[in-house]
Amino acid sequence: MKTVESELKYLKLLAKQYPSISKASTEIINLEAILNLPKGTEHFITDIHGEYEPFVHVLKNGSGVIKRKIEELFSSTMRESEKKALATLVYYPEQKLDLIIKEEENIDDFYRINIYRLIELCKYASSKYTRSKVRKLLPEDFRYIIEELLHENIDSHHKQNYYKSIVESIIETDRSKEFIIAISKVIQKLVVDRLHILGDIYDRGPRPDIVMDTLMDYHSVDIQWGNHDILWMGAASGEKTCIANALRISARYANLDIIEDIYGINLLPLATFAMEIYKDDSCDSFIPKISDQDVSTKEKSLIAKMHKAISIIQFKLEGEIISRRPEFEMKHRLLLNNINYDEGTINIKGKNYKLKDSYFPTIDKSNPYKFTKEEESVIEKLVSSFKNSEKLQKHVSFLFSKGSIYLTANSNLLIHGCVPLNQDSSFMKMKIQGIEYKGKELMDKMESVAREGYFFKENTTQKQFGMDMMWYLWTGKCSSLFGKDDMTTFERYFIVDKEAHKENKNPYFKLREDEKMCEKIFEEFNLDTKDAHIINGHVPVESKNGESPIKANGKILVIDGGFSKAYQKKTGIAGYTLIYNSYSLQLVSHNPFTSAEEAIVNESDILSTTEIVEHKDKRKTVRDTDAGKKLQEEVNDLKMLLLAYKKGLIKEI
Ligand SMILES: O=P(O)(O)OC[C@H]1O[C@](O)(COP(=O)(O)O)[C@@H](O)[C@@H]1O
Ligand SMILES: [Mn+2]
Repeated sequence: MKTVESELKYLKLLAKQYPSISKASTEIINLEAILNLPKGTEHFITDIHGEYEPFVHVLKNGSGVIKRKIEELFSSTMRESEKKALATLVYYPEQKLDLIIKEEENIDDFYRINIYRLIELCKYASSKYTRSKVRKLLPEDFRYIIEELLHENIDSHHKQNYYKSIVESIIETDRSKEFIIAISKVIQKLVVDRLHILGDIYDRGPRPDIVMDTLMDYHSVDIQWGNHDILWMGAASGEKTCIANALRISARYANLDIIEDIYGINLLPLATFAMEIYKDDSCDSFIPKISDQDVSTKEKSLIAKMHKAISIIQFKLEGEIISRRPEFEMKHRLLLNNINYDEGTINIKGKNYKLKDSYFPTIDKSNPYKFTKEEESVIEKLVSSFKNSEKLQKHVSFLFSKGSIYLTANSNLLIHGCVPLNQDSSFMKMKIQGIEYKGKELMDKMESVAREGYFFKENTTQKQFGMDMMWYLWTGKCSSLFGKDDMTTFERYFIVDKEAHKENKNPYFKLREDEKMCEKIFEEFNLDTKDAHIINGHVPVESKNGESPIKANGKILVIDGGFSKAYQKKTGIAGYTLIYNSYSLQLVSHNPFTSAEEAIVNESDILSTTEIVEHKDKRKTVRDTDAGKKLQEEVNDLKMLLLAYKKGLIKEI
C-alpha cells in the first residue's frame, strides 16, 4: 500500500514537469527517438606521461576517425592529396589557414570549396546525434549559421539559393577563417562522444600541464587515476612524501622547469641546499635521463645534486609514513636502517650489496631517519609552495572531479593498473581503519579515503590519513594503480645488481590472461559477463616482442603502448588508443609522431594501424548504453504518468 502511495507522490512530482497528457507523450516520443540513435563513439587513451604533442594530435584526429569519415564521404570525389589536406585543416585549422593564406592565389575560391566540404563533413559527423545535442556543441558566434547549414537540404531546389547565400556572405564579410576554425572544432568534437583517460597524465614527459588544460577544455571526459596522477594529487594536498617523489621524478627527467615556470613552485631552497651539501659530489647516479644536447653540463650537474638531495629526503619521509601506518605493511621498505655506513653496504632480504654511492652527508648513522634542520626547512617551504600553486590546485581539483580509481562505462571496466589479486585468484584483502576490504569494495574505500585527503579540513586525522592513502596508492602492494609488490627506488639508485631492482607484478597480470578470471572480475563489478571488457593501461605492451594488447580472448585490452618516449624502445610503437563506436571495438596502434609543425606543413598524420577487436552483429544504439538505460527508466516513469492521467489518478493542469 505504502509503495503505491509513494509511487503516486513521485508521479505527482513528475506531473509538475509534464503537466498534461500531450506534454508527457511528446517527451516519451523524444526519448524513444534518442534511444534509437546509434551509440556515440568512445575514445580511450592512456599513459600520456606529459607527451602533449602526440596526445593533442590523437585527440584532434580522433585516432583516425576523422580520416575515416573523410574517406567514406569523399572517396569518389576527392583525390588522396585533397583528403589529406582537408584532414589537416580539420585538425589544425588556425595554423593551416595561416600557411594557406600566405600561399594561395585565389583565397576566396579556397574558402568556398572548403566551407562546402566542411559543412558536408560536419553534417555527416553529426548525423548520430539529436539536434539539441549538436546545438550544445556549437560555438556561440556561429551557432545559428551552422545550425541552418547542417539542417538545410542542399539538394532541395528551393533551399539551394538560401544555402549558397549564407556561404557567400561568410566569404564576403571576411569571416571565412573564423568560420572554418569554428566548424573544424565542431567536427573534432562530434567524432568523439566521450573521452576516457586511463591514467598517468603526469611524469617523465615535458608538459603534463598542457595535457591537463586540453582535458579541461574537452567537451566530455572522464579519468581513471594512474599512480603518477595520484602522486601529484597527494603532492597538491600537501603530503610531503608525494611532494618529494614528484620532485624526484621531475629531476630524474630534467623537468624541473615546469615545476617552477608553470606551477610557480619555488625550487630555490632545494637548489641552494643541494649545492651546498653536494658541493664536491658529482652525484653520478642522479644525472638526469636526457639526451646530451638538451641541457648544459652545468645545469645537469645542478639537477643531479637536487635529484640526490630530494631522493634522500624522500627516503627519510617514507620512514615517517611507514612507521605512522603499520596497516600499510611496509616496514621492510625502511632501508636506511639496513645500511652499514662504515662499509658502504646494505642488507636487503638477507643479501648484502655494495652501495654504488655511499656519500650521505645528511644522514646521522645512529639515527638515519632524522632530518637535518636544513632539510626540514626545505620540506616546509615546498609543502607551502605546492599547496599554494593556483595552477596545480586547478588541475588537481579537475582530476578529483572527473576522475576515479575505476569506472564502469557501457559494460566495460576501466582501470589504470589492476584489480589486486592473490596467487590463488582470490581478491587481495587490506584492513583499513580496522575493517577488511577486498575487490570492488577495497577500491571504493580507497577512493573515498583519498578524497578526504584532499577535501577535508587541514590538521584533521581524516585528512592526514587520506593523504597517506594517496601515497599508498602510489606505491603500496594493494593499490590497483600501482599493482606491484614493492617500488625499488632506493635499489635503482644505489645498487648495481639488477636482481635487487626487481619489482614483482601483482598476480593479476598473469591471471588476467584467463577468460574465467575476467568473468569473475566482471561479476565483482556487476557487469554483464557476455558483453564486458577490462581496459587497462600502466604496463607497456611489448608488441615488438610479440606481446598482444588483446588478451583473454578479447575480454581484456591493454592499451599502454608507450606515448612516453622513454618507453618506446620497449614497445616498438608510440602508443595504442581504443575506439568503441556503434559497430565495433577498434584498437589503433600509432607510429611515432614527429611534431605538430611537421603534421601541419607536410600534412603528415601519425601513421596508424587499426585492428577490429570485436564487431557487433547488430549496430549498438543509445538504448544499449548506460545513458540509454537511464533514459529507458524515464520513459517507463512517463508511461506510468500517462496511465495515471488516463485513470484520473492525477489531473492534467
Ligand atoms: O622508468 P623509471 O623512471 O626508472 O621509473 C621506474 C619506476 O616507475 C614505475 O614503473 C612506475 O611507473 P609506471 O606507472 O609508469 O610503470 C615503478 O614501478 C618503477 O620503480
Ligand atoms: Mn602507471
